[in-house]
Amino acid sequence: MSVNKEIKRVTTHTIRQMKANGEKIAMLTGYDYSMARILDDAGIDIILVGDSAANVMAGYETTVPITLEEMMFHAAAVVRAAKHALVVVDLPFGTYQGDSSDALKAAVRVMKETGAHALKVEGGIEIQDTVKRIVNAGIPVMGHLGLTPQSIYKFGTYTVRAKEEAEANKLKTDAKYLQDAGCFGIVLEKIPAQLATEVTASLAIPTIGIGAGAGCDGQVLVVHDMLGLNKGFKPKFLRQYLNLYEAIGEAVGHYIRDVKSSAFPNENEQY
Ligand SMILES: Nc1nc(=O)c2c([nH]1)NC[C@@H]1CN(c3ccc(C(=O)N[C@@H](CCC(=O)O)C(=O)O)cc3)CN21
Ligand SMILES: CC(C)C(=O)C(=O)O
Ligand SMILES: [Mg+2]
Repeated sequence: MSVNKEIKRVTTHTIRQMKANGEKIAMLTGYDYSMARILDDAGIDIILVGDSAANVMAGYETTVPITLEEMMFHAAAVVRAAKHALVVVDLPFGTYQGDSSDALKAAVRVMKETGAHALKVEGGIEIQDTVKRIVNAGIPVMGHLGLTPQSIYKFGTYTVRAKEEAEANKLKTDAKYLQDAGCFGIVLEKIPAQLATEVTASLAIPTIGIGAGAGCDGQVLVVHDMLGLNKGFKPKFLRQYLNLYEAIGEAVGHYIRDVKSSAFPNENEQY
C-alpha cells in the first residue's frame, strides 16, 4: 500500500462523490511517463490513456489500428507517474466488441499487467453484457457515447452526433443501460449541449464531456490538443491553452543554431 499519506488517490468513488457534491471533474489524456507526471503534479483528477494515442503518439488517421499491447505500454508508463490521479485506459477497437469472455480477458490483462485503475469502452446497449461481465469481475468501467471514434467507418464523419431525435433517444437509453450495467461514469463526445445536460441530470453517475457543453459533470480534452502540440487540429470544442508546437520549434531552432555556430557547448558545459 501507499506510504505517502499526503497524496490522496482519486478513486471511482471520489468521482461519483464529486458529482453528488457538484464539484466538476477535470480529465486529460496522457500516454507517457513525463507528461503524466506533469498532469498528476498539477492536480488533474483523471488521466485517460486514450486510444487517441493511435493519432497523437503513432500518427494513425483513426483510433482503429492501435493494439492492446500498444495501449498497455502507454498505460503502464502513465501508472508509474500517477500518484494522485485515477488512471483510466481505453480498451482498443476489436478487444471487446465481440465475445464477452474475450473482452474480460483483455480487461484483466490491462488491469494485471499495467496497474491501471479503470477501463473505458465505447457503445451502449450493444456492449451491455460485456460491461456487466467486466464490472462483475471487479473492474471499474467508464462508458463512452455520442461520437465514438472506434466506429468512424460506420459514421463516415467526425461531425456532431445525436442531433436527430431517434439518435438522441437511443443515447438517453444507452446512458441508462450503462449506468444499470455498473459504469462509474460516461464520456459524452460531440453531442448537443442540451442533450448532454439532460442526460447528465438523468444519471447518478458523472458525465465527462468533450464537445458536449458545460452541463456535463466534468470535461476531457486530448492533452496534445490543449497544449497546442497538435498543429492544425482546431475543432470548435477545443480550447488551446498553449502553443507548444511553436515554443518547442523555437527552442529546437535555437539549439540547431547554437550547434552549427559552435555556441553550444560552452566551457561550463563540458568536462
Ligand atoms: N488529437 C485528438 N483529439 C481528439 O479530440 C480525439 C482524437 N485525437 N482521437 C480520437 C477522438 C476523435 N475525435 C475527434 C476527431 C475529429 C474531430 C474533427 O475533425 N472535428 C472537426 C471536423 C468535424 C466534421 O467533419 O464535421 C471539427 O471542426 O469539429 C473531432 C474530434 C476526438 N478524439
Ligand atoms: C477523447 C477521449 C474521450 C478519448 O476517448 C481518447 O482520447 O481516446
Ligand atoms: Mg478513446
